[in-house]
Amino acid sequence: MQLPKGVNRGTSTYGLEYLDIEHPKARARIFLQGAQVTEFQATNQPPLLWLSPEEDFRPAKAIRGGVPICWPWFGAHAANAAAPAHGFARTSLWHLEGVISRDEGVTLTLSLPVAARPDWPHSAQLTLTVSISDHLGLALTTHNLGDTDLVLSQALHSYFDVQDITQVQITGLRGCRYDDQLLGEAGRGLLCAEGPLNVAGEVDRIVYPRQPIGVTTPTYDLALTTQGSASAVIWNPWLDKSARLSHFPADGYKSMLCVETANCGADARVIGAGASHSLAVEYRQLSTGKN
Ligand SMILES: O=P(O)(O)OC[C@H]1O[C@H](O)[C@H](O)[C@@H](O)[C@@H]1O
Repeated sequence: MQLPKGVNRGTSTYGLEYLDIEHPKARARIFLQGAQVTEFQATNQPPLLWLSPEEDFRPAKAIRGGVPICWPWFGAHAANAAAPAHGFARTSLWHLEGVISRDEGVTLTLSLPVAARPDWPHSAQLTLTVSISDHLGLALTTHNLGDTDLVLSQALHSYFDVQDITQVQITGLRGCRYDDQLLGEAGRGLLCAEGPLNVAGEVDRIVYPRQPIGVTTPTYDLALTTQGSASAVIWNPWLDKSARLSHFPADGYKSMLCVETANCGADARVIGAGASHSLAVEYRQLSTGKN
């Protein structure tokens, strides 16, 4: 495929192919494995995404950072402990369908045809549209190609570069329900406190927000606009869990925060035979000019 000006192919040391996008509005990098955006920086804004400095981009290994796509299940497989955490889309090789560059930005379309497999007896077509502009947009569509319903849980597992987690506030959660994944069954259906959420220890929550979520960092305020989602995951591993994660530095938790646009927990979806569902998000930064 002939790529437009400003879009170039590259390959990691271990052979993973990526696309680098340079546009007057923003720059970005996207790996074909997992259709994973690993870098995004709008012109005149700080970098949006956290990417582990220990990541070495190997075939069939999940990339730690950017926006992994968790699909077709979020977290552990419901019945099969040997199945990969967060599904297999993030370690599958996607196809680049098209790249369009305009004055407003660059739009990429990637696809993943999925055939039935032992841990997922369905067939589906996945399409991801990535919009690189003064903001980053992702839209993931699942088309059920089979003749039975499929149950889908998924997330756009965005890691944000928040520079200093102690100065971060998460807004938009006032009064909403959440499942505290650290408490198991006992943590289901809790009520978020009034006011913004600060992170001062390990947090792993599925929240069911009733308004848009925002993230305040030392250098930018981030607004998330979502479609097709009634859940989000808020995650920071903090000190102890950091040591157990692959490709994650011991102090990595200090500068990252995941706020994942999702269909998970009570928001998992049933996609009928022949039907489609789209999960979409836009991340818009507003510089605070504080630093
Ligand atoms: O290590 P991973 O498989 O990438 O998962 C990283 C994290 O993803 C989500 O945020 C989950 O809620 C966490 O429980 C999990 O630890």
